Amino acid sequence: MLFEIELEALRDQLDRIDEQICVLLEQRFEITDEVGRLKKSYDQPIDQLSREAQIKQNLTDKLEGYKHLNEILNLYELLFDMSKKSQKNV
Ligand SMILES: O=C(O)C(=O)C[C@]1(C(=O)O)C=C[C@@H](O)C=C1
Repeated sequence: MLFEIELEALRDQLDRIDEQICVLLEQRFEITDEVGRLKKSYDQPIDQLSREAQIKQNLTDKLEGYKHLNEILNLYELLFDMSKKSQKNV
């Protein structure tokens, strides 16, 4: 019983965090789509690998000491892939 109570409390925390993550992710995709429209109108390539490397370096600097930095960086790889896929459809 204690297990169920503790599990539910932790899952409630996760649900609240997920809501915030989703709001921010939606905002990020809105902006990357906007970047995609800008690139399209100026006939510029979607892929900007130097910018991706810069974002990851910024994160590595800012999140120094984070236990899950590698997981966060891996998530960013996925985000870049997703935002580039979405930019192809703007
Ligand atoms: O900064 C850009 O040029 C973007 O299109 C945004 C973004 C990103 O998701 O942050 C996406 C694709 C690029 O390769 C680099 C970065």
